[in-house]
Amino acid sequence: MARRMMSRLGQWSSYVFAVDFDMNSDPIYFALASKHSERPQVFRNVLADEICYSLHVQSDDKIERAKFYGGLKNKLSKELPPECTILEMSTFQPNVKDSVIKGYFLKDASKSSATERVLGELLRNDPVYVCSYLCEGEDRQWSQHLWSNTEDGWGEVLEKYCVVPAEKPEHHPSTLNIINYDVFYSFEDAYKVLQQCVDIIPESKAVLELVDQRLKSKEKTDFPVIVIEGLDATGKTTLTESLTEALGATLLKSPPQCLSPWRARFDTEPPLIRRAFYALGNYLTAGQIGQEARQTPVIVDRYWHSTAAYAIATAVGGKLGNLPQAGSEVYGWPGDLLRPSLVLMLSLSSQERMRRLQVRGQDKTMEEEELEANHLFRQKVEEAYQRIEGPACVTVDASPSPDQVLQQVLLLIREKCHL
Ligand SMILES: Nc1ncnc2c1ncn2[C@@H]1O[C@H](COP(=O)(O)OP(=O)(O)OP(=O)(O)O)[C@@H](O)[C@H]1O
Ligand SMILES: Nc1ccn([C@@H]2O[C@H](COP(=O)(O)O)[C@@H](O)[C@H]2O)c(=O)n1
Repeated sequence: MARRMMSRLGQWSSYVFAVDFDMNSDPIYFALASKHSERPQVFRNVLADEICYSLHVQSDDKIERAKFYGGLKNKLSKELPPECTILEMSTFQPNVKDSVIKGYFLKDASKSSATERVLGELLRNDPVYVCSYLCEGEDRQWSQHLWSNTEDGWGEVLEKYCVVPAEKPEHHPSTLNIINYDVFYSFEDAYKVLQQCVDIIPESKAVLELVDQRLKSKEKTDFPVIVIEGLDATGKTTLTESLTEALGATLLKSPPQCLSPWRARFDTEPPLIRRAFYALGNYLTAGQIGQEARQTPVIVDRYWHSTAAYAIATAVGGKLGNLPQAGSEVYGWPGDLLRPSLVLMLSLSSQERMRRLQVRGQDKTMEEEELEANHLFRQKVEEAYQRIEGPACVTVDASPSPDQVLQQVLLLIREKCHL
């Protein structure tokens, strides 16, 4: 967003700010105005005497914005005093797609000059907008000051606005920028992201070369294609292996083996780039499926449902209820991606899943708090899985023994795919 826009209330007034003070509650929504409203003070139960700031990335380039935003959190966590709380913040036009500008809101109880020093350095060197928030006057109302950046860091206050309460929008702000930021609905859209990364992530070139050589798949396959989905440790590997043997099928995975050398690298990237990598992985796997399904049934360990469900669940902040409603376009299948014959999602209680993870020797050291946060995340992944369409997934109870799960799944395959 251009600086001009930020400094003119006429245009800026259509934007709402959302700060996530508590993951389990709605964000606090506020807007900017030329005078204070009669309504109760915006930050009434969440701020006391703290000094507050907000930061927004100032760039029209999507990749630059994503890279800088991801790195900014680490930089702030490392450099700010520990008494400074970093909260996620979005600035957006209510219910307008692609209107979100992500930022951070800082609640600074440190009473030290360290915060101003860090922010001054950011203002001097980096593409950020910095605002400070003050609670003033007898009626203790909040104002926002937008700072200019000069070579010395903090320049002057460009604009001063009154902070006024705003209505809760119909759609949670984190749902507005999912398309083409977190989930890609065509090969071309995902490909473009990696193309734009070639200079900053040299590994992108190798991935694009592989993708350029991918096999093209027909819309219809000769043999059935069965995808097995589910959270980690629900038994996908165990089931896909036994199914492959029982059906004389071919086993494939998404992302495919040929992307393994670069997966860890792309896992460190911000969602925009990481998700584009996984999206391209599905097109590579689709090419392999098309080839193999000429001769045998094909079993696939994770595919589009995993890519979309994890991306949506990660992008959507807070409660389960913040997910886009069932039937939303974000749950649609990409028009150019091979559709499987059947998608089965293995479902397990979180206790049994944790037990299996522990038997496997992972996740033993999770803190209570992290577990709770992960619980919410897992609920969102499962719900997103169930809302994805074209084909929708069929839920399978994965709690019985491996052989019972296999028999149950074989019955379903015979019924739905006539195998
Ligand atoms: N039906 C089952 N009953 C009990 N234990 C099972 C069952 N299926 C798999 N397991 C065990 O649970 C653990 C996780 O299984 P598996 O590796 O197949 O899951 P996964 O979904 O492929 O996991 P990930 O996605 O993390 O790779 C393994 O130790 C496996 O032996
Ligand atoms: N088709 C896929 C497959 C995986 N992902 C992402 O990978 C993570 C889970 O993979 P595991 O190998 O650890 O089971 C998860 O974070 C997914 O986001 C994907 O996006 N698409």
